[in-house]
Amino acid sequence: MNIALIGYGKMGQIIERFAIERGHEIVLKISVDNQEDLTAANLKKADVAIDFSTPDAAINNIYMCFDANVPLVVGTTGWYGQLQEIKNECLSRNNSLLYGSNFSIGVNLFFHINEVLAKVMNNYPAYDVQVEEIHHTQKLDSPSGTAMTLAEGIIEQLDRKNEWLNELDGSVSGDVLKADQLLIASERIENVPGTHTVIYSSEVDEIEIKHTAHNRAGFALGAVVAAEWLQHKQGFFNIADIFNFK
Ligand SMILES: NC(=O)C1=CN([C@@H]2O[C@H](COP(=O)(O)OP(=O)(O)OC[C@H]3O[C@@H](n4cnc5c(N)ncnc54)[C@H](OP(=O)(O)O)[C@@H]3O)[C@@H](O)[C@H]2O)C=CC1
Ligand SMILES: O=C(O)C1=N[C@H](C(=O)O)C[C@H](O)C1
Repeated sequence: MNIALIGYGKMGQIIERFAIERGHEIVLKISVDNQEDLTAANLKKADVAIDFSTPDAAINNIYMCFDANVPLVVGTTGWYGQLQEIKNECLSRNNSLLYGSNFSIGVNLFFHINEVLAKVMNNYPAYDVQVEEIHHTQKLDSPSGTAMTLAEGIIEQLDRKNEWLNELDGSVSGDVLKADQLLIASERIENVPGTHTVIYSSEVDEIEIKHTAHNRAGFALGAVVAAEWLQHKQGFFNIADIFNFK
């Protein structure tokens, strides 16, 4: 399979390694320096494109791939405010896109466990819940996409929470939070690849589930597997469509 890598930073470079190990060829690599090479003609050399760029760049990159009619895997986070628009465009133009806030198997298992736990906790109103995420200091978006997916899973399953609110490095005081709001507390610490915790806390005890990424390999391998899965499909997909934990 010929792959175009849009974004050749921390993730793009590890994805290249896994792609080559799995017998694929990288035919295009785009970063800030050579953005002008992101053309329909160059994209058409690829069977699939993989975008791990920046929140600001993602939407334009998606439209470039739609115009070139190249299936696209989007790992970039921080653009989900435009998710519905992109979904509509993808489906009306008969393009292919798969996105995911986190491509690692471990986190996708964690997403499933989180939803099961939230459903159970409907019967235990003494517990309040919050999500915590820690990432490296270069991260541009907050909260992390993974934390948003966890929060949305809780809101979907737990009747007493209706929306999430984010605080970065302790910016929201506890008094501001309404009972039906779910706090996502974000922290930025040098060199942390990604740690997510869901905490249910009562006056007498606490239940925690936690995922710690030791490195970025799980995300990168998952992105290559997603690209292999998407290559001959048409439609709008999420990484959850690949895994079947239900
Ligand atoms: N879904 C998942 O599993 C995961 C998602 N992510 C997400 O992936 C994204 C990238 O993460 P990471 O690799 O750590 O970030 P980096 O900052 O290391 O890399 C980003 C890359 O994007 C490039 N870039 C910037 N602007 C553009 C543009 N307009 N067009 C094309 N490329 C551009 C940068 O170029 P230059 O080097 O020249 O600055 C850089 O190569 C983030 O949104 C992050 O949250 C990260 C890990 C896992
Ligand atoms: O920016 C990162 O590094 C990561 N971003 C993703 C996110 O926003 O959830 C996934 C992973 O946690 C690493």
